[in-house]
Amino acid sequence: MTPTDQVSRKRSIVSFVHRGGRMTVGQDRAWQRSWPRLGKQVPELPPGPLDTDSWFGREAPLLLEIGSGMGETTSLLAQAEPGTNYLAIDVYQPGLAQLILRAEAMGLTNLRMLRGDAVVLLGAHTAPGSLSAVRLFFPDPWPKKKHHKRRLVQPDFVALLASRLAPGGTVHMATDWAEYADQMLEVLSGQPLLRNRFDGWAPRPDWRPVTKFESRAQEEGRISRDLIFERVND
Ligand SMILES: C[S@@+](CC[C@H](N)C(=O)[O-])C[C@H]1O[C@@H](n2cnc3c(N)ncnc32)[C@H](O)[C@@H]1O
Repeated sequence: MTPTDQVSRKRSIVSFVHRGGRMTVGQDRAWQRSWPRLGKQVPELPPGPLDTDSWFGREAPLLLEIGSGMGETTSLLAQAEPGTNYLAIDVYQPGLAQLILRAEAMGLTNLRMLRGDAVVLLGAHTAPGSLSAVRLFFPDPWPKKKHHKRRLVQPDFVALLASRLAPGGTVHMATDWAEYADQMLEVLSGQPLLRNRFDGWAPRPDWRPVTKFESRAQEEGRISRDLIFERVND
């Protein structure tokens, strides 16, 4: 059984993976104009690891952001880190189209996008030890107990993710759901290939942009927690 199969067996097959959503006219135009250059569909990738150096046109540390949403944080961080090959993945087409619009407006050259399931990308198209960093900011919290199995952060997913990090590479997660944050801390702490860089929660890095989404959560009394773990040597 492949690592992807192992993770998928635990997660129920949920419709969000095929999430479509209606694009605005502007997003649709951006998609038609720039998706062939900036993006790829995960189900259409050839078997084996994706050759990101060729795609980005240079060799540089490869950073993966899982669940880029509407791309607010993604575009700002890609702009702030021109030395990284910044790869964003999401299943949500209007969000990726919005990210294209942001990337065009900001003139970003170090950003590429994938549409599809991050588990498939990591399991089938990411070489072990190839990622310098993984970011997972505000993943869907699935707050109802009966839906917790749909959460991305589970032991098998974190084992897969850790195996794809280079030694010294980091995984940075953030969530505004206290109980999901506890789950993340427990799962990350239980993965032998990872070491917490901090004693429990990481201080909120000032370079992580405060999005509208996070501001609203704060107003509603949900405080964000960050976790930063590092890949150790085998
Ligand atoms: C709550 S949103 C957060 C978006 C963004 N990170 C932010 O902070 O605003 C979670 C995002 O993760 C995406 N997502 C959920 N499961 C995914 C998966 N298995 N692979 C890729 N993206 C996924 C969703 O489509 C959604 O855009």
